This record gives sequence, structure tokens and C-alpha cells, in this order.
Amino acid sequence: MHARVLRRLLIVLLALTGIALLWNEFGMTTTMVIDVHSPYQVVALDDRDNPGGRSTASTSHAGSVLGLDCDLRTGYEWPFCELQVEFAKAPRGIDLSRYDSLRLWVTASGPEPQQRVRVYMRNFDAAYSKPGVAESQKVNQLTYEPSVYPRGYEVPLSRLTVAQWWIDEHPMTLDLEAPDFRNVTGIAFSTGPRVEPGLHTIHVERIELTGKLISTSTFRLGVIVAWMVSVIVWLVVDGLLKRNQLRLSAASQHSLQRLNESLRLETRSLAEIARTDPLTGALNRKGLADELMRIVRLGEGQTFPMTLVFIDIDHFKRVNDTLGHDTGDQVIRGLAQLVRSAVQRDDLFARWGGEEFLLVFRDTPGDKGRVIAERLRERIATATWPEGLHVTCSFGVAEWHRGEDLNEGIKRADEAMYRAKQEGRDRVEIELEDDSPGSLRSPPPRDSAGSLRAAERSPAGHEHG
Ligand SMILES: Nc1nc2c(ncn2[C@@H]2O[C@H](COP(=O)(O)OP(=O)(O)OP(=O)(O)O)[C@@H](O)[C@H]2O)c(=O)[nH]1
Repeated sequence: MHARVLRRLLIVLLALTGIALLWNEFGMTTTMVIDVHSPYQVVALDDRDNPGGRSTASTSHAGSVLGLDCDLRTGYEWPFCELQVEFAKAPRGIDLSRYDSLRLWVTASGPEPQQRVRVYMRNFDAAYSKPGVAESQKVNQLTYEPSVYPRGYEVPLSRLTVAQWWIDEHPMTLDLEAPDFRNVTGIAFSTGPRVEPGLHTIHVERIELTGKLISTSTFRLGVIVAWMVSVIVWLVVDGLLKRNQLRLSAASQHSLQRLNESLRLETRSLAEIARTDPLTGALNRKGLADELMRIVRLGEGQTFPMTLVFIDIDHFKRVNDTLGHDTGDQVIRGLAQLVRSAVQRDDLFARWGGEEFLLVFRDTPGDKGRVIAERLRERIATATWPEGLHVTCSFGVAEWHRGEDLNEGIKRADEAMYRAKQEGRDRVEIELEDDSPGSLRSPPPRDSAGSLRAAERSPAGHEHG
């Protein structure tokens, strides 16, 4: 996107540069015209102020022509008559330095067949001129024969030179000796050097100065500066856009990370929900099977034998029937809380269904598990319950050995619990001992992980009332 815009901008800039350079080369001119209509004062000067000077000059404008009539006489060492167009009174002047060429429509007549005319442009500069002293203004001049150029004489302004006599009279540093058009006070036309005495006329029809509106060097410098500015502007804009893009992508990356995190949490909580019972927060059957599988797989520390404790609330149906389902739920939640707070953190606690729970103690033989169950039974029986209820539970305890099918173990715990019910409830019963002395039951030679998987697929189902 940026590259395309940049390419287009470059093409536009290149085209503009080309057009501008061509325009500057072949056009972009400005012209200054001086003629009889110009608002400048025109005066005639002669040599009578100089020693021996006797020439007389007067203006004679006719139609569109500025005219000088001159009676040139010998006397002064360099007799002359002059027609002067004054642009301004020194120290003021006008800047003609931006003009390149001078074009003159001038005719001159006199005793000689081909009259020469001197053209002066006087420049005032405080570096070498003194206000009120006309001679101190630098004399930029050229001499030519107007009759050779009946259709006008065009000359580059650079062809004018500083008059040698002026340099001789105003010694100065070399750099100040160069022609200067920056503050020209006027232009003058004078009879030529070593001209014959007699009647002379000089007619100036038109003076034209032509130059570039903007000098070529200035214009090229301007083009370079414009390019540099464009490049800098582009770099700044590009930098800002890139920074913005970076900020946006950082923000979207951040929000993606947040989304990822929330999805991860959601996934975790969904997994957690799938493993737990919503009413009590205890593990459900699948959760319990998963946990046992994990423990057995990791084989961390001493895990077997384990004690399985089946817990069933006594006469729970009555609670529901007399006090309603909500109270029944409260009792179930309360029991779960109480059991969790009474056992250790790494003991597993699951809601097996309805008002039945299963506790699993790791690295605990059945008789020790029975003692814990007994303590638990007592805590439940003496706890405070909603609606002043007296809640008791029947416990069935069985030992579960490595390699034994979990369903088998649960079944034995369930049977023991059933006996507790039959014996009058609010009791802890342990599975019946088999023939092997010193242990409640002998461990069967089974693959423990396989047994757990079976437990996960078909948890021990049991009915009792
Ligand atoms: N409030 C409530 N009741 C439940 C929930 N799950 C099962 N029950 C009820 O628990 C009662 C269990 O009754 P029974 O199996 O007859 O057992 P019991 O009344 O506890 O009697 P015994 O076990 O012989 O002491 C049934 O009425 C079920 O509806 C539950 O999540 N909330």
C-alpha cells in the first residue's frame, strides 16, 4: 500500500521536476521595459561642469522616443553629452541582477557616418559609493554602434564591464571591481569616445531587460531543497505510519494473547467441569477415575494399599420428603464441605451418585482408614445441620491393592456400607476378612492401569435402600 503511494508520489514529483526545469530553462521570463511612458526622470548632461567643457546637451522627446540633442565642442579633455534615465535617487536604486540580457532600440547621428554610443548603468553600493557623489557610483558600461543594429541590439548583461577610468579613479579590492547591477540608479547613453565635434543626436526608443523570474541557479537549488524536504516528509510520515502499525499489531497481538489466555482458562474450566460434580465441587466418577489413573501411572511415592471409604447419608429420602429438595441439596453440600475439611489434601473425594460419596486414602491400610472413617462419622453425627437436622452417615471401608480392579474394591466398600446400614446405620463397617492372615484381603495379580480404565468405563453400580 505504502510502496504504491510512494511510487505514485515519486512519478508525480519527477514529472513536476521535469516540467519545472523545462519551464525555467525555456520560459519563466520577466521583462522590464523602459520607454517614453516609464515613470522615470530623463535628463540631459554635458561636459560644461568639467574644466574647459563647452558642449551643450538638451532633451528632445518626440513621439515615443526619448531624444538627446548635443552640440559637442572641444574644450574638455573628454567632451561628451549624455541622456540619463534616472531610476531612483542614490542611495536608492533598483535590483537588475536577476536580468540576463539588455536590449536596446537606439539610433545615433553625428558628423561621422557611424556613431558609437556608450551605455552606462550606474550602481550605488555603500561599499564604494558615497551618497550625493554621482561619480562614486560604479559605472557598468558598453560601447556599440547603433546603426549596425537597426532592429535593436541585444547583449547579455554580463557583457557590460566596469569602465576602466572609474576603476582608475576608485581603487578598490578586486572583487569590488566586477560589474554590479544590484542597486542600479539609472541608465545613460552618451556620445562615444573620441567623437568628432558637431551636432549629435541620440534617440532611445525602448530599453528592455529580460531575465528569469527565478534565476536558474536559485531555481535548481529550490528543486534540490524541495526534493530533500519531500524525502524528509516522506521519511517522517512513513516512520509515523510504521510506528502506528507496530502499535496496532502490538495491540492486536496483546488482545490475541488475552483471547488465547481466556480460551485456555475456559478450556481448563470446561475440563474441570467435566471432572467435577456441580452441586458439591467434589470429583465425579470420571474425575475420580482420572485422578486414580494419574496417581497409579506416575507411581509417585508409596500409593498402595489404598483405603476406599463408601459414605451414604442415612435416611436421606426423609430429608427430601419432609423438608424439600433444597434442604436436601444443602445437606449434600454441607456434607461434602465437612468431609473435605476433615481429610487431607491429597485424599481423593468424589460424589459417587445421589447421597453417596467415595473417599480414597493413599498409602493407607484398611484398618487405619477405618479409624479415619470413624472419626469422620462422629464429626458428621455431631455437626450442626440446616433445619436442626441430625444427619448421620453409614460408612463401608475396603482396602484396595495394587493390580486389583477398582470396581472390585468399590464393590467391597459398598458391601461393607450396606452392612453398616443393616446394623443400624451411623456406623463404620469394614470389609469381611478373607483367609489370609494379617491383611484384610490378598491383592489379586492384575494390571493396575488396566483395572482403572475398566473402572472408568463401568463404575461400580450398586443399589441399596
Ligand atoms: N436433594 C437431593 N436429593 C437427592 C440427590 N440425589 C439423590 N437424592 C435423593 O436421595 C434419596 C436416597 O434415598 P434412598 O436411596 O432411599 O436412601 P435413604 O433415604 O438415604 O435411606 P438409607 O440410605 O437406607 O439410609 C432419594 O430420595 C433421592 O431422590 C440430590 O442431589 N439432592
